[in-house]
Amino acid sequence: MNKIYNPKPASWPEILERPPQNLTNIEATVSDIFSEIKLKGDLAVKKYTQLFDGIEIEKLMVSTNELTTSEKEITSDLKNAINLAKTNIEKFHCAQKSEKIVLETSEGVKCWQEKRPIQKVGLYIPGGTAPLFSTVLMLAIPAKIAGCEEIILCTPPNKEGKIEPSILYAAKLCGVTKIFKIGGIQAIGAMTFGTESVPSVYKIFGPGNNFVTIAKQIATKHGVAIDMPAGPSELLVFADETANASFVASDLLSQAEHGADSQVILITTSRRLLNNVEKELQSQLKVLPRIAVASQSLNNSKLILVETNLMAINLINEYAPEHFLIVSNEEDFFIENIQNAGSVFIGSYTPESAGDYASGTNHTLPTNGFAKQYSGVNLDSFLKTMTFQKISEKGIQNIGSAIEIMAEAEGLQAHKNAVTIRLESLKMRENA
Ligand SMILES: NC(=O)c1ccc[n+]([C@@H]2O[C@H](COP(=O)([O-])OP(=O)(O)OC[C@H]3O[C@@H](n4cnc5c(N)ncnc54)[C@H](O)[C@@H]3O)[C@@H](O)[C@H]2O)c1
Ligand SMILES: N[C@H](CO)Cc1c[nH]c[nH+]1
Ligand SMILES: [Zn+2]
Repeated sequence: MNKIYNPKPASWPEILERPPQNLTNIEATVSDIFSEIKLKGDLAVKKYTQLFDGIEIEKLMVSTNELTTSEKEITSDLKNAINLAKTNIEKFHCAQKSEKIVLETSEGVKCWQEKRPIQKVGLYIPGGTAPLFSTVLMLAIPAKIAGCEEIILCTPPNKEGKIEPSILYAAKLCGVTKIFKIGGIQAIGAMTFGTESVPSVYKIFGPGNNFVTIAKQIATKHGVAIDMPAGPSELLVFADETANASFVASDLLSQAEHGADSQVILITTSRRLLNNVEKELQSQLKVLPRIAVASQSLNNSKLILVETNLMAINLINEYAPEHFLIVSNEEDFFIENIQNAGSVFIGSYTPESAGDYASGTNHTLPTNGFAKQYSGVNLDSFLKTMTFQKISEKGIQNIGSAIEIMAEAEGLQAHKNAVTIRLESLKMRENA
């Protein structure tokens, strides 16, 4: 792991760089695959599933029989754990419902704002290196609460052409309408254009590798909305001398094990803590089943010593981590001053894994610095806000002449006329 001591601001951009990613040709590959899916539908989807996932799939949609079997294939302990997580995620996302806003802006001019669900949504569940059934909960639960009518799900098949039972169980439990054995670029293409088997959707959600993330970005050029660019997982921990080094190391490793391209960072004001975390990382890493992935990720990662909390928070806001964990006896300073982070975890007993699974917050979050301008998935991600207005005779008399003057100043006579014609008719009625 790279150790950096008291970096000068001029070196920050280099220090805070994300791991280099080989993105060459991905855009061109996505465009080619998209064109083929648009033209040939299921046939193209099956061709690329064979190519990238190494499996020939006859029926892309998961059958009712497969769904029923999945229920028998998972333990009751796992079912109970999923139920606890579901309850907390539901509670937190239900609490995000907001009231309709109704206002009389001028006498007789009533304006209001209401939310409506996005009718057709597509959820992408990563399945390459680990079957992330927890992501099903994070996406399908708010989609259901929002009232989305069609909730479809795509996830890559394994080498036997099957989907992990836990993904199927969670999908059924959360009310997903159709599930497809499709991963990567071909999944995003199918949900964008629609095929014989897969309905097209209005918005695509979910994390994934670079192929998925770039395909989602290109899907937006074809009229589909996306949640956000959610790529390789990241964690930044700020910890001071009061932190427990073994806890901090366990948190860093929890995100390092996601992928070789994940990045974890410790920023600290304590040299002793930095050295202890480094030792702990080595000993905890040795016994991890995903040691190969986690150690590659640690090569991208950094332990940074800074002189002050102020310097730390400036660095953190510049980096804009997906997850930010604060372990400090001055936690309020960091809570008040954090501007850019996907989700914030506070204190020694708040491991990042809690948010990944069961505390109730959403784990689909902006990575790669996008926390500067994007929010993580939440209930509003599945809703559109619509405005309404109703103007009475009195109302149009109150604001009509302002509209006429403004329309005239913009040179838009027809806009002005739409008001004038009404004001004149009211005047004629009054004079009759
Ligand atoms: N930011 C978040 O909220 C969040 C949450 C969970 C996971 N993640 C991230 O999601 C990612 C999951 O990645 P994954 O790979 O395990 O699963 P994935 O499902 O995203 O990708 C697997 C698919 O990639 C495609 N693919 C593989 N090699 C290809 C190639 N050479 N050309 C074209 N397509 C190819 C295949 O079709 C395969 O089905 C990880 O990076 C993880 O960190 C992020
Ligand atoms: N940490 C991931 C988001 O970056 C989400 C996840 C799913 N399962 C475990 N972790
Ligand atoms: Zn995780």
